[in-house]
Amino acid sequence: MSSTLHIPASLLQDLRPLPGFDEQAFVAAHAQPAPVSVRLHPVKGGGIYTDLPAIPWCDGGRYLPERPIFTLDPAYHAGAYYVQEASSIFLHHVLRGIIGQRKGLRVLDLCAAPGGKSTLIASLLDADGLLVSNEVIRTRASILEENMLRWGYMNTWVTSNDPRDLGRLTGYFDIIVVDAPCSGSGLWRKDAAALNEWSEANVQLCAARQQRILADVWPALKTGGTLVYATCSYSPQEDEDILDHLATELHAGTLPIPIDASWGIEEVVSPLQKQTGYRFFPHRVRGEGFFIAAMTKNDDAGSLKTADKKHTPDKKIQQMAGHYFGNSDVLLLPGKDGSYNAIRPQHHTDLQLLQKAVFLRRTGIEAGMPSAKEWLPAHDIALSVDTTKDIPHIDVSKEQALHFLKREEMGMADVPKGWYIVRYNGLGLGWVKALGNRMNNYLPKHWRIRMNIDEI
Ligand SMILES: C[S@@+](CC[C@H](N)C(=O)[O-])C[C@H]1O[C@@H](n2cnc3c(N)ncnc32)[C@H](O)[C@@H]1O
Repeated sequence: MSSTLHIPASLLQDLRPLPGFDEQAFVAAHAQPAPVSVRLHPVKGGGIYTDLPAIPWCDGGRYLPERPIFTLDPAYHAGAYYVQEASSIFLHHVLRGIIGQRKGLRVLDLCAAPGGKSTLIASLLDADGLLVSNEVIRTRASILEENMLRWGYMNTWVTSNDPRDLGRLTGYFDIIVVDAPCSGSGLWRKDAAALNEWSEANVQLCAARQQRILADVWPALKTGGTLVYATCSYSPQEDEDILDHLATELHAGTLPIPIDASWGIEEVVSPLQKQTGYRFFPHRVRGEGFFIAAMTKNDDAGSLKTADKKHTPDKKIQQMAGHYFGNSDVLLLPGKDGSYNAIRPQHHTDLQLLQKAVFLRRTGIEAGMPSAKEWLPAHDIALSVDTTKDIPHIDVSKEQALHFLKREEMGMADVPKGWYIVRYNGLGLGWVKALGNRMNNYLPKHWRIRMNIDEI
């Protein structure tokens, strides 16, 4: 149970005029713990948390009665769900409306780490679509990369660039999501320490940075394309005022998002340009503070010219690793340190175009590399949803799965020699190589769980 948080008076003053704001209820909500919620993976998440209450704006969203130790759940490590705050999962509802049946969209998640929104977006795109998940801070980009690997889609790539670099991709993206760095007041129930860092001056700094980020990336959005802007701040300076700025400076116009009155989400209008946004207050919704709006680009964006230099696939490599993908539509391209990455052939032009403008950290699924005797499969293959189900595997119990995840002996005898994916409840966790008398564990060292598992 959280103790009451002392909400700064100047923030309360800013919030008083807003529709749906009830000071007493808002303060009281801050004495309650934040609800725990997850979003299920549409392919891997079947059968998990089925009996739990759904989050009304996302069919795969679930409220949990309390916070379990996720580290001790092998399904979590397999990417069966993403632990995500319920209000922010509203992006699913927003994008489902915008994407509809459209195929082959190019989507940018500009401020993507640790990957909550990116894993959500990945679940909504078809195989022709492409998601570029960007995170400017390198250390955070590696966490993003790990989470995207775990989610397992070939058409989600990771970049680590300043928004200005992505802005060079003139008129390339159909949708850009900016989940902006903000003053973070909406998350105080989850992170009380952040309250001590809050100040009016920081709100102003954040607002200026948000305007800069949006202006920098704006050229990359197509004419008629959609910008989705979100923050976890309550401050109107970072929310409604930014919509005014987008309408005034960049001539964008908001798209209405249909909402159900029972959800408790507040539709708000910006003071100057009357642009529509959606606010989440913790006394009205079962979730944290959040703000979101979708805006259309009306100006002429121009577009990039792309000359596709045809790539002749390396037949030997395609033969050695193509079978992991059922030999279906996949292009294996040289990556880092002798390894190969699998991408969809239809994304080869995108690769050439992106390579010119940004630093690509991850393109598709890492497939592994050839050695003198055999193909050494990469960890990604075990977690991907784009690989074939026919890869040799070993099904393990929860206890064995946890030993595997600790890189310990699983206590399995008589496994014929060869490479196997270790599976828990049908979900891949990583690779082992059986050598007759022992097994080598190929879980990457930094994925190893360090927690004591003796008490499970
Ligand atoms: C609210 S968080 C993103 C959360 C993420 N979208 C998710 O759902 O998991 C904002 C992100 O913006 C990044 N960021 C910070 N400064 C930035 C800047 N100047 N330009 C772009 N991104 C920035 C932060 O490192 C952080 O990862």
